[in-house]
Amino acid sequence: MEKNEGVLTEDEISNSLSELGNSATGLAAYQCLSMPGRGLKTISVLCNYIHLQRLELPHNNIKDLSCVSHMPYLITLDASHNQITDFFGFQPPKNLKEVDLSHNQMAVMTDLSAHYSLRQLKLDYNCFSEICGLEHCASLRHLSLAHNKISRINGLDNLPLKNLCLRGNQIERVEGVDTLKTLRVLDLSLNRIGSLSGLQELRALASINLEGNLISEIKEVAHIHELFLLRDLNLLSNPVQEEPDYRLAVMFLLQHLTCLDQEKVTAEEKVSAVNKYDPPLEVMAARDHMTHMMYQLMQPQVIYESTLPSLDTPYPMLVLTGPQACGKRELAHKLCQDFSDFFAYAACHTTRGPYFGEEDGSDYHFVTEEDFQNMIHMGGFIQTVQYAGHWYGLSRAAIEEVARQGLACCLHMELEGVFGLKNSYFEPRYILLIPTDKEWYAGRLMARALYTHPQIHQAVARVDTYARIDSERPGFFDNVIPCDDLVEAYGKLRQVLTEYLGLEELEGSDRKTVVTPENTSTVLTRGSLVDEDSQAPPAGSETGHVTLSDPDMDPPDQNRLLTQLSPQNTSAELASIHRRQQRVREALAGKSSGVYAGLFKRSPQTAPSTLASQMLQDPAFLSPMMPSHASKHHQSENSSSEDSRAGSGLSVPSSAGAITEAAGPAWCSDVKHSALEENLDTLEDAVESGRSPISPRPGSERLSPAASTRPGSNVKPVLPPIPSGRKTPLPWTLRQENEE
Ligand SMILES: Nc1ncnc2c1ncn2[C@@H]1O[C@H](COP(=O)(O)OP(=O)(O)OP(=O)(O)O)[C@@H](O)[C@H]1O
Repeated sequence: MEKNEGVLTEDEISNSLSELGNSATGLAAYQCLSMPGRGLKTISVLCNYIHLQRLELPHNNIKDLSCVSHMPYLITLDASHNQITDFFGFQPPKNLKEVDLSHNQMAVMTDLSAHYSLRQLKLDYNCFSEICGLEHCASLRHLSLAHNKISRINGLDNLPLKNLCLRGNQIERVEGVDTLKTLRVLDLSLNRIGSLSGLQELRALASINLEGNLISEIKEVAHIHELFLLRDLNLLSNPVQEEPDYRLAVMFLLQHLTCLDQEKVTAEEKVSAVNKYDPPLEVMAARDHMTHMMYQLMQPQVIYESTLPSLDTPYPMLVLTGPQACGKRELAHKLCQDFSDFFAYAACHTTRGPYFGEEDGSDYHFVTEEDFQNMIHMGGFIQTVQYAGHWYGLSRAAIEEVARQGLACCLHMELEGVFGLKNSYFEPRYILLIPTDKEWYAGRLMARALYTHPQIHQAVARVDTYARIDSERPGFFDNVIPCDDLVEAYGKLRQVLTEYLGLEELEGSDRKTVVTPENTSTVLTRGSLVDEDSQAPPAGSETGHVTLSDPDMDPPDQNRLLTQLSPQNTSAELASIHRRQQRVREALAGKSSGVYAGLFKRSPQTAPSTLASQMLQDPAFLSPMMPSHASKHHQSENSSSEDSRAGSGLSVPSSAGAITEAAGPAWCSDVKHSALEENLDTLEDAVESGRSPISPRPGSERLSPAASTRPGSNVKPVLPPIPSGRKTPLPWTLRQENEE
């Protein structure tokens, strides 16, 4: 019969009841009625079913829900997919917790303050244009108003919501949500939102869906940067997806994300993001290193003075590091002046212009940006950094220039440079000069009148970075010296250097000495170094006196040393040696361009080690080297390593440092006659046959790296004494020889 169509009957109900149990009144009763998709229109018969706790009537044609007023124990109501127009058209069951009225035809929300138990409310696919009436729903946790006509978010203040869905509305701005302190999941997808501003206060948010909005700039993500609990973000179908490196950029800004745009964030992606946008110093240095290695490899290969392979004695370098303007440059210059027999200053290249008083080639090589880039492409740099908007770089040429003089490099650089050098084949000593008094340091920077306030602020902040690296990585710096007082700092520096060079043992020796620092003494004032000849040596520097042997050494002393160091040769051998030494000196003095000159301008075919060994036999050359004979380090070496040096060091390709090792004190004192002879033969053969004297002899062995490690370290070789044979004897010895 047509008149009953869509009218719910008791028979139908009895077939659909379930969950028999005790009702609130103590009677046994069915608690659940589920009748989805039955074409129901009229359900007034349900007024008699007062014990129902769950009523499910989705996908019907119901317009009137007033029967619910008779169900005081109702907890869950599902009347979705019906034709309801009246919003909550029933008296509130006091325990009603979950209501689904999605897919109906309601347009206006009314006051729900009587529904204080309501926890979950689904009102999707209706016609609401405004959110209201929820102010007193103090239990509401889940609210869904997807696919309505809402254009503004309001009426939600202070609700204890955990989950809010406003998908598919017409919302243009995120607003009215800042009081939702407990909100964990927010769905604002398919709206017209162009900015994430307004979300920054939602600290409990774990998931945000903004798919299909109008967010176009990555910087918008910064608004949610501090939502530390955020794990899931969906920005699919937003214009921002077109931004280059969008995904990495978002991951970098939101490092706690585990899911972006419905895709899991991998650990590799996170690392790439950090490496791209805030690379750690190691990563920057590694990239820099790779660049320079690549460009260097593209150039014709050259064997460098400083880099000839030697496992045990890398080319000696001293790096003073520390924050900008902490005094390291002045100290480096001063050191090179006072230890001029050992060190020379290696000037880096920079694209910044010279400050007043700075000279090209002395403090820096000042070059244009274009020249600097060209040098990079020509493989000219060991490392480069950008600092304060300018490029700085240590060139191979700068090191080579010093190495050719037979000296060690002394240079200064920022932390980034240290990381860079640590990737290279050099193994410098790193001395950190660190201001401990930040106020003084800031004052020093200000006094220079060269830096802006932000630059000063940055430089002062870097003091902490240096301190952190030092504490986090023991051994990263070989020494740390406070530099608030440059006088004291220099004293300590000298002391350290003296120890490195093994010079301290000559203190108090009976040998006549020249104490270089006194002769070129400098008065150091806090913050500056001022040359003042004939002044007393700097305070605190007493222990650091450099004791060099005197070219005017008494003949008996010289004879004693000669006897100690020279094998007993026949008169013919001595004459031959003498002739060759003479030719070496002439080459050194630029008087002849014979084969020896070629040796000094080391070509890939030649090595100075053999030559240096020859010169060892000449007292004139030996004299300036004598201080290093007292090297503590060498004395502590065991005899087997010394033997191995004598037997092999001279014929193995070696760096300038290796020459020094060969010429070093332990070697000198214990050297075997045969080793020297063999070495001389090597040179002679090479000269006569045109064969390279660096070709290893059969059976020769490389030195064990362990042989030259310093006490307390089994990784880094001692800063080798610097070969003085090729530099210092010239003025005195050559003059004397020539006069003869
Ligand atoms: N090749 C390099 N690698 C890394 N850092 C470098 C390099 N060359 C120079 N630096 C450092 O760059 C910083 C800026 O140098 P700059 O000379 O412009 O400033 P400054 O105020 O004169 O500093 P300082 O007195 O310490 O040299 C300094 O700390 C300097 O040591």
